[in-house]
Amino acid sequence: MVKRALTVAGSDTSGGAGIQADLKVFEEHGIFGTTALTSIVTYDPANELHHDIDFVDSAVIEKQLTSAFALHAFDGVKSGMLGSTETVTLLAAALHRAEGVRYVLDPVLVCKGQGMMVDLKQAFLDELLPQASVVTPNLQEAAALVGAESIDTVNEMRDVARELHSRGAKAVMVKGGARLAGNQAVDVLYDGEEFTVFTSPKLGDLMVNGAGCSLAAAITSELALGSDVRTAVERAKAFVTHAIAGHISNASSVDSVYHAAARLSPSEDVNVQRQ
Ligand SMILES: Nc1ncnc2c1ncn2[C@@H]1O[C@H](COP(=O)(O)OP(=O)(O)O)[C@@H](O)[C@H]1O
Ligand SMILES: Cc1ncc(COP(=O)(O)O)c(C=O)c1O
Repeated sequence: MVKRALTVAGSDTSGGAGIQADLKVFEEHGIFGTTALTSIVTYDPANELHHDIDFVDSAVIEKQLTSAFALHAFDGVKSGMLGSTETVTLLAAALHRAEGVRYVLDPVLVCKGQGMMVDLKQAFLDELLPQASVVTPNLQEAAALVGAESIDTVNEMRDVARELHSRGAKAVMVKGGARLAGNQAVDVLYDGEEFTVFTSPKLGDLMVNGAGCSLAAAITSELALGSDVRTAVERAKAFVTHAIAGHISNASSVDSVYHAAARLSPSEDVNVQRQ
């Protein structure tokens, strides 16, 4: 039977991140995807292509969530850019009603090439973390969530993973990515019992738009297909590393991941190891 997933996220008009990324990744995994749109990100040519974010009215977000859950029994739900505490509360309520659904929380607080966005960290901690099968903060988001100045080492990634697990997430994946120093892209997974460290050779220090969204969408897809969390994360990391290797340029300073790369142009440099 075809598996179904919902993404609750923003539109990234550049096509690399956001709801565009999520739907493409679902499709690559054979998942039937649907959406609840929270915001629209555009790029202003009069201002060096900086992001501009327009938020969808919360009554319209509520209607989309009601529709989506009335139409489908989801095998996975993913959230990305939520934009307001009202939206967090609406999603939390919908997840409560869909009791037990696998839910991947990408706690989007930063966009590459852009600073910190609306501060949703308390709402994430209080309302969404306790419902998450997996939460996937990058280093900046992890630091913001626990009130740390910065996270710079794998040991600090372990500590923050443990702390976020104690706040209610069933599993925590802290992404070192291009931000962690060194020649490896290191991610730490903690499921409350075991730490697993995933590494793969870093593909340059360049940050690529859509890496985090695509990773979380790939984890959601793998969970929907029945993988356990560790396998889901390992496969998703390999999938997104191919997508980073196949990155495409645009007129902004940040390239986009290419979501079909694992299938159409896999890279020989992708070698995900787990310890
Ligand atoms: N330059 C890179 N080379 C290889 N893997 C990377 C690179 N940048 C990010 N990754 C990986 O991509 C995934 C998403 O990470 P990241 O880009 O840090 O997320 P976000 O988009 O939330 O900031 C992680 O598995 C990370 O390790
Ligand atoms: C709508 C939307 N969601 C999420 C993100 C975060 O993207 P990334 O996967 O690069 O962290 C962005 C960044 O451009 C975005 O525009």
